[in-house]
Amino acid sequence: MPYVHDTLEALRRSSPAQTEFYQAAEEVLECLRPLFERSPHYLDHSIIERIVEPERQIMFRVCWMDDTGKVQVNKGYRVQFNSALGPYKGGLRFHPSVTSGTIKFLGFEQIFKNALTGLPIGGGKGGSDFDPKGRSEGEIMRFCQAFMSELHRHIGPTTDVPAGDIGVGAREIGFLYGQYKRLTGRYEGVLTGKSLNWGGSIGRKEATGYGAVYFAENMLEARGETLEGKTCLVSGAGNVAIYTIEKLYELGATPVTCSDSGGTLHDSRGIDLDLLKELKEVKRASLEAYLEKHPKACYLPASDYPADGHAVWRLAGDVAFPCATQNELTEADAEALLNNGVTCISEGANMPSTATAVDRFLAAKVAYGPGKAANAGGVATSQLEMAQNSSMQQWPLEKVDAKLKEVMTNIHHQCAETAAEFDDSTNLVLGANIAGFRRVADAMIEQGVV
Ligand SMILES: NC(=O)C1=CN([C@@H]2O[C@H](COP(=O)(O)OP(=O)(O)OC[C@H]3O[C@@H](n4cnc5c(N)ncnc54)[C@H](O)[C@@H]3O)[C@@H](O)[C@H]2O)C=CC1
Ligand SMILES: O=C(O)CCC(=O)C(=O)O
Repeated sequence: MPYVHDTLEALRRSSPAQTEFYQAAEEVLECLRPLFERSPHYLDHSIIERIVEPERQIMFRVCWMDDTGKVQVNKGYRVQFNSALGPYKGGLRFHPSVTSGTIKFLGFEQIFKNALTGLPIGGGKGGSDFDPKGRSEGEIMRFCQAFMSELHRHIGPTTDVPAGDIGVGAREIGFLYGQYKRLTGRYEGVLTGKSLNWGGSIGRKEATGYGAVYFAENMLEARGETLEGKTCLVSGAGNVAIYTIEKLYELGATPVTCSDSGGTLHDSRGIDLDLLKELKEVKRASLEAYLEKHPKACYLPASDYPADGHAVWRLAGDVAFPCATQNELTEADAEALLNNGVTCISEGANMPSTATAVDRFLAAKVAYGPGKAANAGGVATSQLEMAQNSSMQQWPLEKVDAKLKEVMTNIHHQCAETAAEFDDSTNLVLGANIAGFRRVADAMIEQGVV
């Protein structure tokens, strides 16, 4: 089928240098080949050409003053990718590596992820190349206010509802919300991931990590196994990694690693979760400080990582949870994981495995849960936050957690069923992409050419 090649070529011409976006698009388009053979009407409606093109992309200048009185300038982005299923929904990332291509790949993944949740949310993403590292609280607040000064005119509780991602947690959501309220005079559910005492949902902070663990549980259960007693490798030390680790302990597993941009920590007795939370959620310190309390743990600085990958994936374990960032797990890492006995990988991060690493996992037929399925618990719980905001309610933890579990089980079920329907029953990448695409594409056809 020439359309995959042609579409990717057209993307490369029209959107130069967006390599992460091409990677995400290629994976989806390749997976859709068998669907189009059975259901060519999707091609007749030009769904492919339409779905790879964002409905709207907003790029703006963000000027703010640092603590020395110097004016700083950053780039701001919001990609409103697809609204066939509901208002645009997706996080904001503040990290110096952010480009328009990064936001586009994240927004594209978000379309299919949000569709898999079964909830009424479209796909979007935003962010900035602002680097929060080393910035004072006042600088972070002024940056957030400047960012929202432009963004506020493009978002709203029934149009586009941003949330957090890398570098954007409850503190930043608070500053962004305050500025939105000041500019619009409205107190409404325009952001999710808010603090619990002014509109946030209980369980949202934990949801992405917990969801990735529930997804692993589902994959293991399908193979007659559980997480109990398993040694787990986790990367990252932020929101997703911390609550992955918390849920692993609750289910009787032992998470022995975590990592940040400075290096990898390995504690064979199990990561001290209270200390990790204190270091990362309170002090915002480097992981290296963990050694002050646990001198027997090992810390490997990033400068000593293998040239072809990441130290965290070279350790022995049973289950792996990449929870840091895109392309953090290479083909050589995948090979090392498989050689070291890992039989299950559940992605808390977005697109953490390179395309060739994914090929390795699929060829080995291990339980592999791609990010757009395994980390959908965060956005699903954001939608629960929207539902609570619009009905002026706050649900108890039991209700939110039960719904999160149900969503994750349904996503696993859809991915596995769709993979089996297309005669590749262990391939949850195929299942996730086809199941997510079908829901969006059917809605687009029903809504006409818009
Ligand atoms: N926060 C959420 O609800 C959701 C997050 N995700 C994804 O999970 C991943 C982690 O996000 P959060 O935990 O929210 O962010 P965070 O900002 O709380 O933590 C990110 C972690 O990854 C590390 N990291 C980031 N960039 C890195 C790099 N270039 N090299 C090495 N380490 C790096 C940071 O040091 C930090 O430990 C991202 O891929 C994000 O898109 C996916 C779904 C929802
Ligand atoms: O909670 C949300 O709206 C978005 C979460 C997110 O950015 C993601 O799923 O990657």
